[in-house]
Amino acid sequence: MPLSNITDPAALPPFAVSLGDPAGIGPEIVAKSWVMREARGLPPFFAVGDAASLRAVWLGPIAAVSTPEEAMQAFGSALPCLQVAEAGEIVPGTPSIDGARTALQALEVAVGLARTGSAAGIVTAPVGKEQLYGVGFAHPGQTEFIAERCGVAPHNAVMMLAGPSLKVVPVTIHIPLANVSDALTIDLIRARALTSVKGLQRNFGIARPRLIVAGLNPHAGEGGALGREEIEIIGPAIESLRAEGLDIKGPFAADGLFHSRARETYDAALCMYHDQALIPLKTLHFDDGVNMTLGLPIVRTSPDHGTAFGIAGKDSANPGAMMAALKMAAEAARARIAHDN
Ligand SMILES: NC(=O)C1=CN([C@@H]2O[C@H](COP(=O)(O)OP(=O)(O)OC[C@H]3O[C@@H](n4cnc5c(N)ncnc54)[C@H](O)[C@@H]3O)[C@@H](O)[C@H]2O)C=CC1
Ligand SMILES: NCC(=O)COP(=O)(O)O
Repeated sequence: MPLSNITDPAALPPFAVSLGDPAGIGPEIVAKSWVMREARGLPPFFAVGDAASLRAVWLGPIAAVSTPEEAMQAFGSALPCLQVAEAGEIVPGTPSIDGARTALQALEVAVGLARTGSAAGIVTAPVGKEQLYGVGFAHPGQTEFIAERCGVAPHNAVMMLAGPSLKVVPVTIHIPLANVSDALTIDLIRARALTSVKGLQRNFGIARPRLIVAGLNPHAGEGGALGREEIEIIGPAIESLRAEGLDIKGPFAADGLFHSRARETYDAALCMYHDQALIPLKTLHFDDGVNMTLGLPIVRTSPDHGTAFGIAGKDSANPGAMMAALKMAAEAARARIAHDN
């Protein structure tokens, strides 16, 4: 049943968790999350990927399942795993082409299950982007791939990074810093802001979200002396959105937006480029930060970190962000039911 037809949160199916790169820390943090499922109140979930990547790093019980219904039954006693293409020899910390193909297939299957409503949503473990590009992946990241599979235009799929004390939205995402200025347009900022507002309402139950917008340049351009993007692009975008009734302020100097008193004044900060958004978020919430895609018909979250190939297979990966991603996915699914009914 599609999620939009579910009115009782207790009727939600399990979440599909794509395992990401088999040689990264994805399998380990998913297995550790399963171990912590009761202590942390995690929703039922099942892994989608190569079960061998779990076995390579974990001795716990794994149940091979072929449907989310089977996964729901198995979840209490074993980590359910829906097998996709085998990744060949798995050496934690050493990514391979076969592993990248498996990661991509796992993502594809997980998205399909969420789109049909068989899964309550997807939680994606990290992929190695360089490795994915090597197998012909033509999207900058998982966000854009999932958006395409859901029939959503890339500018309407919004990457939001969220932790308990901060939510940030990078307006431009995976592009070279040198291209940021050219990529910033009034239309793009407007699209990100409008989707952010709807996403905060629908996934977080915030009735009237307060947005704040960072400038691109030092001191937000210093009246044009340090750059004109604030005057010609960011400012006009904010003015037009405010005229439509949004609670949105800026552009402000980015360096003053993230201290604790400033964070109390907004629900989400729109940032002009990837690191402007992710540095404060990861500084505050590396171990419980979540990447959520807004603007999709399905719930999608992910831990805020990457594959951490350097520590894969060493049993030192912290599952905190993965557990936060699972919890946030469940809260978002419940919030959507409340919002839509
Ligand atoms: N959502 C996704 O699929 C993401 C994928 N990536 C990919 O991950 C790969 C590596 O990226 P990096 O920039 O090195 O970032 P990274 O997050 O993988 O690693 C950065 C540092 O944090 C540590 N770390 C990361 N997660 C940890 C955890 N759960 N517990 C303990 N330590 C942890 C790593 O060991 C490393 O020292 C790249 O291929 C990148 O494309 C990066 C970010 C997100
Ligand atoms: N730095 C965030 C990131 O890389 C997440 O990208 P995505 O693969 O979730 O689109």
